[in-house]
Amino acid sequence: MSVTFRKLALVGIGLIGSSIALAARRQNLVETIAIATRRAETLAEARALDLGDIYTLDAAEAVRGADLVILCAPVGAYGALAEAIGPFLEPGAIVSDVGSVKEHVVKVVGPHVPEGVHFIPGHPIAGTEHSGPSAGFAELFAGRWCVLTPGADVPAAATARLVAFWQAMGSMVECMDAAHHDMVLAITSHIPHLIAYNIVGTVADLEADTKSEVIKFSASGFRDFTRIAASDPVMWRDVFLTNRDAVLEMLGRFNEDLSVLQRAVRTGDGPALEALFTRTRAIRRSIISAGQETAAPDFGRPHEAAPPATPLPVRDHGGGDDA
Ligand SMILES: NC(=O)C1=CN([C@@H]2O[C@H](COP(=O)(O)OP(=O)(O)OC[C@H]3O[C@@H](n4cnc5c(N)ncnc54)[C@H](O)[C@@H]3O)[C@@H](O)[C@H]2O)C=CC1
Ligand SMILES: O=C(O)C(=O)Cc1ccc(O)cc1
Repeated sequence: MSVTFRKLALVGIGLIGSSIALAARRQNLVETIAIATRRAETLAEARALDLGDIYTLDAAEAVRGADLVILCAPVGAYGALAEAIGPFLEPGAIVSDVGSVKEHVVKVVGPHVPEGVHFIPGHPIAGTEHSGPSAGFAELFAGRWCVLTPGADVPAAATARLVAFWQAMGSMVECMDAAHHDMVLAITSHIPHLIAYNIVGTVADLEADTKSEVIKFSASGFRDFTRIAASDPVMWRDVFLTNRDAVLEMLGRFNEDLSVLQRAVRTGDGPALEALFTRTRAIRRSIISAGQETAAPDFGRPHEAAPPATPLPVRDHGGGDDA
């Protein structure tokens, strides 16, 4: 099936929006790309990066005549954006998004999507801790999952068209129910970010001399948390404000398990600790075999050249007859 769209409108052009623009252009999936942002500075940055063909501060103008519209802003902005673009959506167009939560998106965007426009929420499970238009790259979605949550009323042909679009950008696509998505992502993405923000926050609150020691001697465990905790504050604020129930449900389980672990440490229960650490190792191995992580040690951190080897002392063998 052809996956060419006449006009793609990207509303919001940060890490994800710019990566879609670059990937869609590279794979020749769209004729025209229209970009709308809220701030003139971001629009100027997108223009300087040559990410699209039409640049505007008016989301309604960007979506006029578009057959594919993708909201790429923080989810807290979606309700107002949907209200602004709703009356200007073309009959037959597909409206999608990339937000990290899905039930909230269905609730705040759905009512503004007119009859005859196909609303298919989406979420590429791919990203980095960087944000803004210059953070994007065309390979971001390669080998990564993209979840779509089409409602029952969406024609299969429209969903198939959007599936093909994501596949052409390198993604593997799975359709599921929005509530299920939110529960799964709460534990695989949202709680890990909350834990990272918390542990790095604990360090940030330490007295100055202890803090500088932590930074100086930061082992890979803490370092990995700081990468996640450097993610965009507004985007993550919105995730926790809009996926509250699923996050609280998973946080409850997490706290129960943490109490069990705390007890094992307090009572010196070695077998319990070892049993858990053995089970968790197996989970990491299965993520590596699923192609979602590399087994390379210290992933993402190039090793500096090792210092030159110390020459061995020259030994006198005495004879010299082995030349
Ligand atoms: N960062 C990540 O790793 C991932 C993010 N997502 C989702 O993608 C969406 C965008 O995230 P990023 O591209 O990372 O964010 P970003 O911070 O890089 O870019 C967001 C862009 O949205 C626009 N924007 C911000 N506030 C706006 C408003 N009130 N009205 C209109 N436009 C506004 C701006 O153009 C801004 O550049 C979010 O909903 C996030 O949940 C999904 C997968 C991964
Ligand atoms: O950079 C990381 O570790 C991520 O977890 C990227 C990410 C962030 C948010 C999403 O909704 C999906 C993927």
